[in-house]
Amino acid sequence: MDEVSRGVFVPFGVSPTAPPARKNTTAVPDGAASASSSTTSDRGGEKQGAARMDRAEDHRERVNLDVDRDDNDRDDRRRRDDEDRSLRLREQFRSFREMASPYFRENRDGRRLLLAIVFLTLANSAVRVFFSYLARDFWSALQDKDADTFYDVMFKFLGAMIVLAPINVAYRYQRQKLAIAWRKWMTGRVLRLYFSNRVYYMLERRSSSSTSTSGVVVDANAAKSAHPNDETATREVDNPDQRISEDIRSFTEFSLSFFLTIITSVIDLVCFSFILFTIMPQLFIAILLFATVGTVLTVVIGKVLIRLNYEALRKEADFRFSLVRVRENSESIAFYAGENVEERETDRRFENVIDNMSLINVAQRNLDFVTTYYNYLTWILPIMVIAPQYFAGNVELGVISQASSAFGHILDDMSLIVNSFTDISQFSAGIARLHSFLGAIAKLDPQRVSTTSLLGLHVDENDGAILRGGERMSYTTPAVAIRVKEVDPALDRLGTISPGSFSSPSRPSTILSIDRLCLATPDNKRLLILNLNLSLPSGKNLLIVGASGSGKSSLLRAIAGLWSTGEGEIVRPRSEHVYFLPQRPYCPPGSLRDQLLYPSTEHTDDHFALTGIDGSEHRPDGGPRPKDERRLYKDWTDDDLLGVLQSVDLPHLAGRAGDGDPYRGLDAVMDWGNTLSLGEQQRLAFGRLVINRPRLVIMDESTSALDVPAETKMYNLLKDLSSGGELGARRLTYVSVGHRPTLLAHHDLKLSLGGGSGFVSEIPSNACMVDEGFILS
Ligand SMILES: Nc1ncnc2c1ncn2[C@@H]1O[C@H](COP(=O)(O)OP(=O)(O)OP(=O)(O)O)[C@@H](O)[C@H]1O
Repeated sequence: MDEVSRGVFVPFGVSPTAPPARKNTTAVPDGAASASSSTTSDRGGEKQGAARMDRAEDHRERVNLDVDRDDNDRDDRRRRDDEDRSLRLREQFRSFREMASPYFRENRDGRRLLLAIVFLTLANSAVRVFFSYLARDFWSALQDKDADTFYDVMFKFLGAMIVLAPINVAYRYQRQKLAIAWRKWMTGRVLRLYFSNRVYYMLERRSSSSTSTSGVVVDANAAKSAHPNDETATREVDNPDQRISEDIRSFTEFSLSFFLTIITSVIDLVCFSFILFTIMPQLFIAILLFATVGTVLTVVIGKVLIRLNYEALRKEADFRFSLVRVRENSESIAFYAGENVEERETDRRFENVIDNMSLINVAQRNLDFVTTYYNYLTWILPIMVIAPQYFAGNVELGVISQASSAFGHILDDMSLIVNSFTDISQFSAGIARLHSFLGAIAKLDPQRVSTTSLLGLHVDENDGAILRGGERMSYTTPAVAIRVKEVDPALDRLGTISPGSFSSPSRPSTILSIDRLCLATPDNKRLLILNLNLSLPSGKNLLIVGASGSGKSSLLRAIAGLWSTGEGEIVRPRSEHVYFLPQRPYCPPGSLRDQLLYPSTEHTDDHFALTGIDGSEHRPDGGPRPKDERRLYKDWTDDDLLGVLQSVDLPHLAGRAGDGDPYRGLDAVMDWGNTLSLGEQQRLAFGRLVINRPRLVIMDESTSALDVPAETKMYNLLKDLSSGGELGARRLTYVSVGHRPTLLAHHDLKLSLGGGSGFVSEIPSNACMVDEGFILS
């Protein structure tokens, strides 16, 4: 049996020490193999260590400090029921098939590679059988002191080794190549599904609104019928980052390894059973009984490891996440002097890890008793059975060697479960985690219906839209939900929407319309807005006011399409023409230039093309990537970008970042979110507006950290864009949420929210705001 394919690879990372595998049976002469047999657990241990190290990857922020223990217990019980189902063997097999088959169904290169590997596996097995005969002749020649036969056998050994080496190397190389290609495809596909239709956002939203430590816990029973946006549509999906980065890798590598192990085992079993049966049928029957008893005992004693390994993955990730969260919120925690709370919470999670590790250790110890006795017995059992025949002179020494080696092979094949139980238990846990993650993604995606396979995706060649059965998918929104209609940006250079969209030439063009909107919180517990109607003409800027908690930001979320619980229709330009500015701008990793350009890109689609396994270029998910609509209207030179910084009152930022050289500063990479003050970040966000040139800007207290002159400057900049002036070739309309009286002067209309209702009024040019109303000054 190939050393890599049996017991060495440790799937799904967290693992106790693997049980001693019987021996390393890489295709070498059998006599030599028995002399140099070694356990694989050491190398398994190394891999486990490496896998644990690998887990020091970053995790995204989730703010969920308070843990309600009662709710957690209830959620835990519910989750366990779910897991029980998903850990059952038949379920496991179905899950495995659903996740493994799409790659080979969709990818011809993958199928070819797999075939080549199966062929090489057969060749490997043939060589092994040949060696078993050579080994027999070798030992018999030694016993008979037959030098001619001895040298003849040695000569054949040398010849066979010349053939064997390339087969072995090619086998390993091709197998790894397939593992890489499969991982690449599967990760690309999952990323595509994860980022489609804001699935990543909905997963996180459930995460932060649930009481789970780092995941989503809701009713799985409701999942089948519920709409994706329904709060009860998913079950636990903790640590999606770990599932994408590690679980997929483990899944593809171990699946391949295990599949080849099974093939090799079956071939071995047939060949060596034949050999052993011809030498001594009693020995063959003894081995059958021995392996059956060993397997049953192992499964009974070790099955608890599957659940514990599942828990280990989750608890390790939770622990690591708590540390990442402290790192990301270090300043806030330091200001609050909240170290004790954080330490307690981190400790609690670490205790969970340790408790689970102790349970695994106990379960592993029990399993080790069985596997260790089992493996010791296999050393003497064949010799004991055959020795009387040898001493009676009925068989030669070479036959003992061959019988013993055949016994070893068969036992290895039949003891697959005994020897790989720890690996298999981790693999099973990983399958359950990955499957539930993909299931949640599918359920949360409004463009996917329940019958769509987990990884199934058909993409329009032209624009990258997701298709099903050749048909363009429409949103499967339920009867009652807020509809966001995105109007095709057939916009002229002055920002009007062309006839036939949602304005007519005779009426002033409308940039945003809201029709009979009723908006509730996602948990459907509070109605925030009732029956709101609004038609915002292009070029008229709107200020939304209202008491704290009245639903101002929620209305913006509904306009963005993030919240859809409620009724009514919102019509707005397509996403690439709308720009949302939150209070705390997001600073992506990268250079100052990246901060300014975000989320547009200077790259063409080719940037995303990756070299395929055959050297050809294709998209990471195997299909064409959707056209990135957010292209820059022109290439921004360094001087242009520095001019933008100047216009948003950040003239020295680039120079500072580049140690005096502003051009170098544009490419300086820093942790911008933690380096710039909030006011600087807000001004930088206005710079992005200049570059991205949206038609509609929606701002949620996005000047809250600026003083009044700076705020005025930013709004003057918007007005310049709004009039299609010097800075903007295309007209822009903006909507702001804010509390400051000074904001009135920068807007034409005011929407007042409160008590569930909202009404629009015109703002007189000489008005100032008092208690979110306004008076004439
Ligand atoms: N994910 C959520 N699930 C349930 N309720 C939520 C959620 N997010 C916000 N809310 C609630 O919805 C209400 C409206 O929130 P929103 O953020 O829109 O208020 P706001 O008017 O913008 O307030 P402020 O002026 O303080 O920013 C609040 O009572 C808030 O607690």
